[in-house]
Amino acid sequence: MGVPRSDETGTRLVSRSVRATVPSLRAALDAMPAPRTFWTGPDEATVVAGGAAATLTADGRDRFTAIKEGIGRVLHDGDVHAGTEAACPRLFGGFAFHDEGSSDDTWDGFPGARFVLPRVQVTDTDRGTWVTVNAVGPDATPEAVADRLDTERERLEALDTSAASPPPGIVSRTRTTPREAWRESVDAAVDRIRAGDLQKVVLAQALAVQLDRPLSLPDVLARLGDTYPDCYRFLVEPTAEGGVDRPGFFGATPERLVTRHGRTVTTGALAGTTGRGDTPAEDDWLAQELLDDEKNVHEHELVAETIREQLSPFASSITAGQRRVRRLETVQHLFTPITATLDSDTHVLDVVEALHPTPAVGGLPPETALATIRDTEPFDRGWYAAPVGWIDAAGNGSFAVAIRSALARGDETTLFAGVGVVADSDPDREWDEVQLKYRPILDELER
Ligand SMILES: C=C(O[C@@H]1C=C(C(=O)O)C=C[C@H]1O)C(=O)O
Repeated sequence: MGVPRSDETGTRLVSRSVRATVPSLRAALDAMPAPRTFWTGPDEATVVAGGAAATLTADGRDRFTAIKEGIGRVLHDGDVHAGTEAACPRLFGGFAFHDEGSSDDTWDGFPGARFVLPRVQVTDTDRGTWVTVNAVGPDATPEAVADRLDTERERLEALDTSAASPPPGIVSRTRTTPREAWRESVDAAVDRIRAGDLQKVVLAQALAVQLDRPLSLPDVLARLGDTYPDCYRFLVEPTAEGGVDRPGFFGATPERLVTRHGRTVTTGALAGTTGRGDTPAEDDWLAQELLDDEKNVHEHELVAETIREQLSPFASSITAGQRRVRRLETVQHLFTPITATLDSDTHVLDVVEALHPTPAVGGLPPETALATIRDTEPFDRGWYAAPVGWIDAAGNGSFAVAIRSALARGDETTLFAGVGVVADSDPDREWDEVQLKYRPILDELER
C-alpha cells in the first residue's frame, strides 16, 4: 500500500483516544462500520473495532516479513495520544495456514496475510474503556481526528443494550469428508508413520451448514464469551463489501500461539484430547486417564519439544511448566505452559513465523506433514489453524491459533476441526474427536 511520507503530510498517523462508557460491547460490534474486528484473550483487553485506516496484505513465503515491514511504515513516528497501552495503535489480522494461495473460492477475500489499523476502536480493559480514532494519510489532521472522536464517543455511548438474538438454527449440513474417506486417510497416514516417513500429522475436516437465517456474529461472539471465558475470541472481516453476505472468520480458541511483551515470550503446547464427563468424578477420571495415556502424551510431547526447539534460536532461556489438563466446556486437553526470554528485540512476527505451524496443527517433520495435509484434505484450510492476532509499533503482539473456528457468509457457515494422527491412532476415535471439536461453534448455530 502507499503510505504518504511524513514530509508530505506533516504526520503519517494520528491516533486519539478518550475514556468512555460503552453500554454493550456486543452492540458496539454490531454498530461498527465494515470491515469489523473483534479480539479478546485471557488477561488482555477486549477490542471491538471497525473500518480500516490502513490495510496491509501479503502472499507467499515472505508474507511474515512483508507485514512486519509494512507495519513499521504505518506505525512509525505517529502522533499518538492513547491514554492506556492497550489503546495504542495496533494492527489486527492474521495469516492463511499454507504459504501458497488458496484455490478454493470458499476463502475469497482472505489472502496469505491481512492486517488492518481500525478507523474506530473500543478498547475495554480492567481499568476502564477507551474509544480511539485512527487516521493515516493526507486527511489525518489532529483536528479532524478529534472531531471524529467526539462523534464516535457520543454514538457508542448512546447504544442500546438489547439482548442477543438466539442461535439461527440449522437447515442442513454437508461434510467435506465422508466417514469412509476419513478412515482411509487416517489409515494411510498411520501407514506412513509406521513406515518412518512421518511422526505426526494433523488431519482436519470441514462441515458446511445452511442456516435458517444469516448469523449475527456479535451475538455469537458474546455467547461464546459466556461459555468459553478463558479462550481467545476473534472476528476478521476482510472486506467492507457484501452487506450481510460479507464473509467473517471467527472462533473461540483455547490455543495461544505466542504473546510477546518486551523480551518475554509466552506460549504453550496444547495437544492431546479427551471428552467431558457427566459428573465431576467422571471429569476427573477422564482427565487422569488423559494424563496417563501413552498415545496422547506422545502426541503432546512432540508438540512441546518442537516448540522449545523452534524458540531456541531467539531465546536466552526457555522454561516449560508442568504438563496438566485444561478443561473446557466440551473437551479436555493436555497443556504445557512455555515461557522464554528473548536474547534481543525479536519482533513478534519473527516468533510467529518460526512457530507456525506447530505440530499441534501441522505435524512432524513439518514439510512432510504439510505435504500430507495438502494431498489428503479435500478442502482448503484457508485461515483455519493459522495465526490470528495483533501487533504494535514496538514489535509486541499476541497471536492465537485459529481453531474452534468457522467462516460465516450470510446464511452459510463452514466449520473446521482437526486431530493429531500418530502411530496408534484409531480412525473412529479420531472421527469422534473431530465431532467434539465442532461443538463450540455448532452449539451457537443450533436451536
Ligand atoms: C486441530 C485442532 O486442535 C488441535 C489438536 C488437538 C489434538 O489433536 O489433541 C488438540 C488441540 C489442538 O492443538 C482443532 O481443534 O481443530
